Amino acid sequence: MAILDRINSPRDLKEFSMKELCKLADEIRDFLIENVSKTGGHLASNLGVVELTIALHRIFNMPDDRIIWDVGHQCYVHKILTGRKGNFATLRKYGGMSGFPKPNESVYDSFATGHSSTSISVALGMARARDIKKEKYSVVAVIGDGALTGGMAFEALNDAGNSNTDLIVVLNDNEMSIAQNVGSLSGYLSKIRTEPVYLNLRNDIENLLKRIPAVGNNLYKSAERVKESLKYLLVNGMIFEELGFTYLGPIDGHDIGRVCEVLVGAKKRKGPVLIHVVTKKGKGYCFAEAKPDRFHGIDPFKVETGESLKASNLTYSSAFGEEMIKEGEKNDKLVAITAAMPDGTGLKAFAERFPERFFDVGIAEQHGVTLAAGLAANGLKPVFAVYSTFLQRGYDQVIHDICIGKMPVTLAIDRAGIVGEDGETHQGVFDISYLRPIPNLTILSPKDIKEFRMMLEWIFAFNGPVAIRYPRGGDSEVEFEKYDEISLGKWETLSEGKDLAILAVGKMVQNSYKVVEKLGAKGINARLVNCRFIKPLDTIMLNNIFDEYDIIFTVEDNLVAGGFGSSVLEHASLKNYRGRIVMMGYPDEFITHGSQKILYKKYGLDVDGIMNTILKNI
Ligand SMILES: Cc1ncc(C[n+]2csc(CCOP(=O)(O)OP(=O)(O)O)c2C)c(N)n1
Ligand SMILES: CC(=O)[C@@H](O)[C@H](O)COP(=O)(O)O
Ligand SMILES: [Mg+2]
Repeated sequence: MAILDRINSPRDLKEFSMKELCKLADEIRDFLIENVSKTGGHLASNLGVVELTIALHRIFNMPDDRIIWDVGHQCYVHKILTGRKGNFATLRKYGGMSGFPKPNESVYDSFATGHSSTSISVALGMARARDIKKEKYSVVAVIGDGALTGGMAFEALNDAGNSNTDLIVVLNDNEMSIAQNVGSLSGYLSKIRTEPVYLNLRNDIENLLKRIPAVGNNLYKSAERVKESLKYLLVNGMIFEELGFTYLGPIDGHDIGRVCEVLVGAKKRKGPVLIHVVTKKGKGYCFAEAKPDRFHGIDPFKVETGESLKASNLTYSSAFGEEMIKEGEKNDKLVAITAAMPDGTGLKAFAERFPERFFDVGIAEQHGVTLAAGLAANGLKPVFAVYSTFLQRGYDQVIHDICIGKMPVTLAIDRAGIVGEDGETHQGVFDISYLRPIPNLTILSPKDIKEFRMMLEWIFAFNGPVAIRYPRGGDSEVEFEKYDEISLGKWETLSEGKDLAILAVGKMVQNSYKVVEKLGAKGINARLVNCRFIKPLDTIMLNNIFDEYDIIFTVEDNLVAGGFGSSVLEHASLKNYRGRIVMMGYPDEFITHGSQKILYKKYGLDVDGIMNTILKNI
């Protein structure tokens, strides 16, 4: 019988020999490859933490002890070991198992994650609560070297290191973020990896120093000084030591026995401890080892060849990358920024073509925004390509550093709207609501990729803060007949009709276009407006629409609260509009995981849903 099938609870791991645990690691890898090849998901990171996760569950007693997975995309092995092996066929599917830790899914998921660099703050909070309540359990944060580039992680290290709180941080160092990891800390880690001074030596030194008799104040002080100097010379991870952590490592994260040994030692130590574990992203699957970035988050694929089973179509991200290169050739002031997403945002080719004009700042969206402001302040034309959900991290910076000073920064907001399988932590459904109130900011959204390219060209010539939001993936099969020239604050009427008006934004214009055809077949004539500028509104056209129609529908891939429809309502109130405005968008709830198609349907934003809402209301 497979060892994997003999595990009913993570506590069962304590019964197995090291040899059996190694066999278990192999079985888990086969299981992961087999299952993720069918469902898609975050494969490479999980293959890298198989032994580490087994060791954590062998040494700690969950759910009493707490493990917080930073980002959480590497929690699949943890899910397998905590009774959810049978749910993998439903991974990331609507109604199925989430790809991230979810306390409402299992008591073994101590905290929900999804965005990077939060784990040390959470762990410190939990540890402080434990101490105040005089409870006894261990708290462990598992954070990757990529996640460690995020400002929050530094803030938490700074606080935890000074706190004397018992807390373990496991730094999983695989030299990779999604792409190659960046920054000077990453360089420092790689130096430790390549010039390691082993843990045993550290213990020997500590033991030796303890034996120096503490007679007299002066001798004690000298001993302390010697100790500090020796530490500088001989102990790895001095940065962490200086921050107040006991640093243990680097250790081979694929050696279960060794990891267990160090975890046991860490558990006994007082105060904050950081264990530096070195792993290989994609370990055990040759294609993922060779291209860990491609297998970071992967669509279903063929196990034998590693080839993707999804047809590749033109995406907004790839069109963005193409337009950036075209503009980069013409304008040497154009610079591009990413926060650790060169591939996802389509900027990889730009980075290769113009390395001196490309900045990967690590998982540091706040810094990315303000870096862009600085570049703009000194005469460059920065474009920060960032997912809608991650721009939430840089909100204050958009207001404070870009918009107050009217810096000509472009926020290229990818993955706006429903992203699908990543679920509630990643849906890009807030950006219209959080950006719309900011003075001086112009916000656009294209009806399709062709218009997206036109808008980018317009933006490249525009001098001011601008945000353009566009969805994950590509277009549906809608062929528009017209593309008016882009002009600041001007909307585009795509069909004329006297019975009702539909004001649609972004990709929702495509669904609305099909709705207009269907309504026409029923003898209902609708005017469809492509509201290209979310801000400023085309108030001239909107005032006309108020004059001509008794009922107006707004459609957007964003929350209703504070969204585009709300801005139409605000203007209607100003103009004392007497008709009805029906808003379509997402309700006041977090949107779960599932395919974009299913979620559009669920929230009435697919063609049938929009059609039904209109028919119900006229
Ligand atoms: C705030 C934020 N920005 C960007 C991301 C996208 N993202 C998810 S995982 C990841 C890389 C994480 O690297 P690391 O922590 O080293 O984990 P690994 O996959 O290497 O195990 C990035 C950039 C995110 N989840 N959160
Ligand atoms: C875990 C995480 O935050 C990223 O890996 C994210 O899942 C990437 O999303 P895309 O697949 O849309 O690039
Ligand atoms: Mg990493």
